[in-house]
Amino acid sequence: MTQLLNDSAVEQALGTVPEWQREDAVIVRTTELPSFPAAIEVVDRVAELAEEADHHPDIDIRWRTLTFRLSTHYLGGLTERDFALARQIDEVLAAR
Ligand SMILES: C[C@H](O)[C@H](O)[C@H]1CNC2=NC(N)=NC(=O)C2=N1
Repeated sequence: MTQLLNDSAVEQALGTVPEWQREDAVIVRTTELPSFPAAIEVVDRVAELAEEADHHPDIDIRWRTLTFRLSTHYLGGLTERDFALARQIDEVLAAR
């Protein structure tokens, strides 16, 4: 069962995703790709992973810069689902 993480659990989980920052009930990562098509390819792959996980990031696309925001909306805070998808997004970006 998905449960909200307390602050100490969030801090511990943040250690597994060093590229991400916490903003209250959200974790955020911004990254720049070499081109707009490259950015869209990343978004497309993340969309597949999000569908598989039934957990979806908010994605801001500005030319080559992507910003991913993760929070568990139905609980109004951070859960392991957010960090699991964040790790998958990190893998997509690292594989480029
Ligand atoms: C019905 C479906 O499982 C829910 O609406 C899912 C969809 N994707 C989701 N994504 C995120 N980030 N938070 C949610 O609470 C959520 N809920």
